[in-house]
Amino acid sequence: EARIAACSGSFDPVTYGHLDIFARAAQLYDEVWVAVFHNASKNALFSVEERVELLKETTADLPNVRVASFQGLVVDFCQKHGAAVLVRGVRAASDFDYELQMAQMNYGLAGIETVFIPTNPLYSFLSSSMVKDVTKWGGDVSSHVPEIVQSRLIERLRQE
Ligand SMILES: O=C(O)c1ccc2[nH]nc(Br)c2c1
Repeated sequence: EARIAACSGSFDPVTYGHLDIFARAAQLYDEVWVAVFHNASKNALFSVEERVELLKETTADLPNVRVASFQGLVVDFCQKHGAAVLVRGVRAASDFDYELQMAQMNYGLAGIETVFIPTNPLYSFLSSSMVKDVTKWGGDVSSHVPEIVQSRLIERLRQE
């Protein structure tokens, strides 16, 4: 019986912090589904299609990692893909309150367990929103995101 996990987020855009979590989850589970949240409500910089495409390109080296978008409850995504576990990266104690609430809710809703992976300290300050802001004002984010992501960010944020 394959052990399948899901990693959910908006990934607007994917960073090395996310990719580190995916790679480590892919070591722990037979299959990992990266679940891209449509989050139509929040004004994402990249469309869900662009976010899915960047994730597929940047996880191409992980053979047991799949990418798909979803709307609604993450537990429904898990049940659809046979994932019994949600994997979440935790960067700092400040992440934990919200993560704990969501984990308890998701277990209550559908018996989906949550596994927390402490982020590599290298990336514990990293967030997609910071990467967007730094790129917008001319900063170099090449140590925080893959080259393809940086070029899409520049293309999108620096209207010459
Ligand atoms: O990029 C973000 O906003 C973000 C949020 C929450 C997160 N937990 N673990 C990681 Br890696 C991570 C990244």
